[in-house]
Amino acid sequence: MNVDQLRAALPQWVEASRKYTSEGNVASYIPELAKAPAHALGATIMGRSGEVIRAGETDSPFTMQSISKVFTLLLALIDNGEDGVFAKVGMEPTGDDFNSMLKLELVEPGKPFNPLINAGAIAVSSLIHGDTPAAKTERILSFFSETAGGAKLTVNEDVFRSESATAHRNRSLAYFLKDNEVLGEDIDVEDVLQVYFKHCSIDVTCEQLARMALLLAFDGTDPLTGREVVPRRYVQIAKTFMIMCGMYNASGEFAIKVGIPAKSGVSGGILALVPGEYGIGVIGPALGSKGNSTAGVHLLETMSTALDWRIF
Ligand SMILES: NC(=O)CC[C@H](N)C(=O)O
Repeated sequence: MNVDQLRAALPQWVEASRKYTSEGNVASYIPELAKAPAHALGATIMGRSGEVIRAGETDSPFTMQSISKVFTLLLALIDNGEDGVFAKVGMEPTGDDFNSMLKLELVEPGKPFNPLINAGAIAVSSLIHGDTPAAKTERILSFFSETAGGAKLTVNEDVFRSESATAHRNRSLAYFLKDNEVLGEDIDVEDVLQVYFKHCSIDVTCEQLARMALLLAFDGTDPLTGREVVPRRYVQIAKTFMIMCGMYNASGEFAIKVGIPAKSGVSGGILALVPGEYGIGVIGPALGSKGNSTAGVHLLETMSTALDWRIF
């Protein structure tokens, strides 16, 4: 299938996948997210010259939520190197829910298993350089904007406040990390949480997500400018985590059925990439029991099957 055929097929695939929105529910544990349209579905695919193929509801921004964890991981690697990051988070999938605290208590030394579960991403937030939470957030925003090809990304303050006011479980995780000394003595738990909630609340469109994914598809060197934005090794680490745990504890099924690196968020967004070819941004706010967009996953499976995208 060539690009013109893909352009012609995408609207039909989106409409065929839309019915799977009825199998999911919009996240409501962050009250502001509950306002999202339950039956929306949209996808943007971007190629190496920035050409865009899109279908469905791709225009409204949505918050990155857990998708942001991939990019804070990259920034933490840039700031601290591999040893610095892996001193605080592990390299293994958990098989537990993304916000589980089970293993923080059960498995010594109480280090989060990986940077894409909430506990791991909170630990990663503490590694971002900057003197204050505001300075760290500014650095995150400017780095994310750079990965999005210079788009000016901002924090959705309503979603930030909504999450911050209701994040009892994330607070528990963070205090557990403090007690386990993953967050050191000099680190203020509320400061770290503020950085974490802010980066989860960064607004993006499908096209911006596709642009960010395109950078990963080209190993950190922007195919539109030829500039290295992230060292290849760090992108390699991020993509490995995306395959192992990017879709939470449905990552195995996703790897078998769809077979490309991806990361989802509870807003219903999914960032996915086809190495050396495409960056993809999908939004479908209705989530299945494991926290992934039901229609979004179905749409990606359809595309991957038709275009033979599976990397394995
Ligand atoms: N899975 C997600 O997208 C989780 C992100 C969300 N901000 C949370 O911490 O719960």
